[in-house]
Amino acid sequence: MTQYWVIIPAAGVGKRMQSAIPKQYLTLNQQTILDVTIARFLTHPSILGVAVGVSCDDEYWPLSEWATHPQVIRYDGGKQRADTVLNGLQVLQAVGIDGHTDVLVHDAARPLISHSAITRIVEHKGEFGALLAVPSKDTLKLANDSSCSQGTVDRSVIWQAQTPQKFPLGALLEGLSTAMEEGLEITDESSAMEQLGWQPTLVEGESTNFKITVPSDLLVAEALLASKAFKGQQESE
Ligand SMILES: Nc1ccn([C@@H]2O[C@H](COP(=O)(O)OP(=O)(O)OP(=O)(O)O)[C@@H](O)[C@H]2O)c(=O)n1
Ligand SMILES: C[C@](O)(CO)[C@H](O)COP(=O)(O)O
Repeated sequence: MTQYWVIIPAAGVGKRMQSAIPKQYLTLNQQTILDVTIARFLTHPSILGVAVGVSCDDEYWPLSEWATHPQVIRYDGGKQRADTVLNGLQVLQAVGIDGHTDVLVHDAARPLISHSAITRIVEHKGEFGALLAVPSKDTLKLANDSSCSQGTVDRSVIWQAQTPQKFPLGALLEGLSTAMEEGLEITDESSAMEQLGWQPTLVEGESTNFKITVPSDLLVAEALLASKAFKGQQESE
């Protein structure tokens, strides 16, 4: 069975969460969001290890239950998420991962990823990479600067990108480096690869794989983890 390394960008400050500490260190059922995310991957049979990018002055990481685990590499993140991902790619290259080897990138702030979704992305075979994504369920509006609707977007062609996103290590290094050198604002790996003309496959994600971004997201995540139905679904995987 092919096994994969996962880069987990966890060097953000969580401004939108408005919390006293970086949101990846807030707790869900007595575990930090970051530790929950790492556990989801290291308990999946297709995952070889994780490289966790944290802020260079992060004082919380040493308290992680994974801080000394042999399958976990801690490295310094960067100013933007793309910098943190790029640093992680360079770390994996430095430890000998071949440039043709696919790697996954998954936000630390998406702790409720299911094993079945991880399986879908690792089992996807295609030459242009892949990412989890969900088709828009709502009607979408174009807004002007005064938050007034300027029209409605055809939602049949709109998908919301999630993570993991999967690309060959060398190609992703090239895509991210090129896009950043050109000053493009890169908010996910697939947007960098699209600049190289890649057309990554959108693999079915799940609404429970949402990114914990604002305070209400934490309430939803806690409610899901407390629900027997969700727990049963995760344990039955
Ligand atoms: N310089 C950065 C910025 C973000 N991230 C990570 O990228 C993921 C998604 O980013 P986001 O949800 O935007 O996290 P923050 O940047 O922390 O949030 P905010 O934009 O509200 O500050 C998070 O796991 C975050 O820790 C990172 O590794 N390095
Ligand atoms: C990578 C991502 O989660 C895909 O939707 C998203 O782009 C991250 O954006 P953020 O502003 O860094 O949270």
